[in-house]
Amino acid sequence: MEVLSVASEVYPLIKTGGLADVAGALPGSLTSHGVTMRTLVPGYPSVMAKLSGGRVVKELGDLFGVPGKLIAARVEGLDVIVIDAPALYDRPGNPYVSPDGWDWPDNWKRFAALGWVAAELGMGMVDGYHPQVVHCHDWQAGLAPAYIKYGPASHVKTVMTIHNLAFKGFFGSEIFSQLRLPPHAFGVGGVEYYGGISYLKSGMECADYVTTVSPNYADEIRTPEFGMGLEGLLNGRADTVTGILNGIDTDAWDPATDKALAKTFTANTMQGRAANKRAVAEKFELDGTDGPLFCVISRLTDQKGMDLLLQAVGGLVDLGGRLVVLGSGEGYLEDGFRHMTARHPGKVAISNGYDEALSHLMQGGCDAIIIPSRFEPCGLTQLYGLRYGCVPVVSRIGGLADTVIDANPAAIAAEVATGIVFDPNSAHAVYEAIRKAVRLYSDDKLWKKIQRRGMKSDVSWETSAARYADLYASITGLKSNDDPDN
Ligand SMILES: Nc1ncnc2c1ncn2[C@@H]1O[C@H](COP(=O)(O)OP(=O)(O)O[C@H]2O[C@H](CO)[C@@H](O)[C@H](O)[C@H]2O)[C@@H](O)[C@H]1O
Repeated sequence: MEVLSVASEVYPLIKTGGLADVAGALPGSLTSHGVTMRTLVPGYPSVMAKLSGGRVVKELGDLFGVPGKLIAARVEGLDVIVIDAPALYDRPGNPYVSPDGWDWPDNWKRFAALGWVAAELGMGMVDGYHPQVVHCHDWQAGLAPAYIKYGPASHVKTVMTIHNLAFKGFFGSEIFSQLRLPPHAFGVGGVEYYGGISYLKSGMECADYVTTVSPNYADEIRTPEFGMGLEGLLNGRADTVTGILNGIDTDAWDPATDKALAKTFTANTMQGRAANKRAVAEKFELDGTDGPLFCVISRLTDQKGMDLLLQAVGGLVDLGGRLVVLGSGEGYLEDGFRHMTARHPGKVAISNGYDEALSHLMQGGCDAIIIPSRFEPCGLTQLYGLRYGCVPVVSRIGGLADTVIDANPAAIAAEVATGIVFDPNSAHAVYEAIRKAVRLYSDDKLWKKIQRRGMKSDVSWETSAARYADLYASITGLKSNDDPDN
């Protein structure tokens, strides 16, 4: 079975968030299930820089008014097809915004091109390459199912995966005439959304199957509270919507071998964590290493509940805890954490920006990671936390609720607790969860048991890769190992 994965970011070529981790790990985990997955990704500067020895498989004379070509290559263990179109993708900044933080005004075109190329590849644009499934991730890939639905008859099937329903890829209707879609595609059953165009809704409407990244979030988004206006669509096709839990790349995230750690460790040699805790304290210029050290590794946004945490920081410090924050995002939240740093020097510190290696060190050295999200399709940092003995303190929401078992008396007695899960999601509940963590931490034996259990829990892709393989098999009517060309 050949599957084309379509993603605007894929680790380790380009990453701004969790989507890249998933797009990067899925192909490798599917191999043993008889699925060959190639990934289509735009040729941003960081992608082009890593590309060597690729071969041009198609010249694209007119890619929405600009020239481009498709380069197939094997890079960093991934089979990729890169859209080399400098006029669209050769820009500074991250994939979506300019260095000064504004969305690129032609994002509609940059990601229409991604969807269009994906659809054309699915429909046989390159000789000898005939994927049976085009698997689209998030709004940036959302037009591909529409191009396939409204294109020439074809057998290729489509899956749309929602990693974040909040980002809809919404543009004004004036772009429609340039999208290369027939007039009737601008309708409720197509790309139209509240008078404009939503690339995500388009994918959710036109794909053969819709998935999201945890079972709990798949249920939540069918309700008005979490559906963000798309619950009607999801309920209307409920028998073709499912939640498949994310896993993590257990090779890239392995505390026994991780080069970003000051000292590697396993569930049986957890004393090694102390050296990492010292390294984190040094890096963030904290006073000493006593007491529980909490961390945050996140976009600093309302989604992630960072405003709630800010209100609990004073309490965290009063309880004898310290907090290190790695992330950037909304200005008022960055300012808020900087203000807390000034107020509690040596006890609270923030590193603004993106630092993959530091995120590994923090997971390997901090005692707990706080994730007070308002909604969370799956969440990966709690999975990294489990794997690294950094106990997750999470809101009872989305995939966080699916992956962390709260240390309540029954779970402690049954020896199944792996973290702290709180609700409702309020500043007070965040504070209470921190208080509970501090209390549990003071019982060294119990805390270590919780850490060790987390480290031993299965956060790999194994189970979920099998579910994706089954899904591809069921929508195509093929078994994973079948290749209709042979
Ligand atoms: N400043 C920083 N420096 C270094 N690394 C940083 C960082 N800030 C964040 N990261 C990393 O970026 C990733 C974030 O992944 P998440 O799943 O937590 O959230 P995100 O909202 O991006 O993903 C969306 O897609 C994923 C994948 O499906 C879902 O799990 C999630 O719920 C959904 O919101 C993690 O690998 C984390 O370590």
